[in-house]
Amino acid sequence: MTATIIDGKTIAAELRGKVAFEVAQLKREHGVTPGLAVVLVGQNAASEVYVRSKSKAVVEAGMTPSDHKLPETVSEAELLALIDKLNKNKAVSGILVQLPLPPQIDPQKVIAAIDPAKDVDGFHPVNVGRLSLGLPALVPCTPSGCIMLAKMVWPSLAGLDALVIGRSNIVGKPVAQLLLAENATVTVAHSKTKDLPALARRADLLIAAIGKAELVRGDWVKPGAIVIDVGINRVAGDGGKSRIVGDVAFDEAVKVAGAITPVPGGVGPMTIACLMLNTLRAACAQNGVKAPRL
Ligand SMILES: Nc1nc(=O)c2c([nH]1)NC[C@@H]1CN(c3ccc(C(=O)N[C@@H](CCC(=O)O)C(=O)O)cc3)C=[N+]21
Repeated sequence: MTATIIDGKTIAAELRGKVAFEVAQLKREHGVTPGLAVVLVGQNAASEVYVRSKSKAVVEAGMTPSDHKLPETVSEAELLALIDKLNKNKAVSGILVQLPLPPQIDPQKVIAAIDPAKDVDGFHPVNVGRLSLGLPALVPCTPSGCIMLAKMVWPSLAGLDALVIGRSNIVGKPVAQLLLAENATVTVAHSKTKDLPALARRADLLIAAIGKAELVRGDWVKPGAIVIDVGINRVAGDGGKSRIVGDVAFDEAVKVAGAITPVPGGVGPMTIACLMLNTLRAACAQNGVKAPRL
């Protein structure tokens, strides 16, 4: 038996299509066009690729992009001044400051400066707190995408033994909160966890978000489990070219799992689609419009 491959690319395209439909309606009925501001500090080839694909998705969804490129040497004060301007700009529904930031800038200070209502990354302490309290919040995009992909193959996660490998503020912790909200039984593993392979073999749902290329081997996977691979690791490929692999050894895991996401074409595209959804939701909330159920 070989696993169902969860096609994140197609599922993300469908979600972006639904967002575009709702954006058109929001414009028609309320005269509101959502806008997303993306702030990129410095020149990082990978970050520039992400920022470009975000802007493209924003335009395709009928929303207004505004890209802000700041030099690597920009001061924290200058970045905070830009955020203040974006917070006050009514045409800007969502603000995303691309991470990581250069060392002279404290990312927590920057995140805390974003208006929580415009925090489409869901990284502001207000949104983090609201998520953990089970209150409506802007939820981080990659974690939302993981849950949506898992539910495509297993609509109720209630009672599943879920293992999250990785405890970052960006993925591990928020995805654990979302899994709890889905009534899964959640374990969060990390670099100090004892006997990770044995723990992994007990998981009905395994979410790998540690950023270590192909750490999760085929024999770590419980037969029939759902495997969601958040990793994006660039490794040396054939002929001196680099290629992208996940945190899961796909070729091994696909033989054991019930369903698995590929890299690329899994969680990554869902991250962008969920960012579009968050921007739409933020625009609705800022304009007193009931957000669509998507
Ligand atoms: N404030 C902030 N928010 C973020 O959400 C954020 C960030 N900073 N910093 C960088 C990471 C990375 N990230 C990705 C988004 C989409 C893909 C994506 O679409 N990947 C495709 C293509 C991969 C490729 O070919 O490069 C895929 O997996 O199929 C990947 C990675 C968002 N991030």
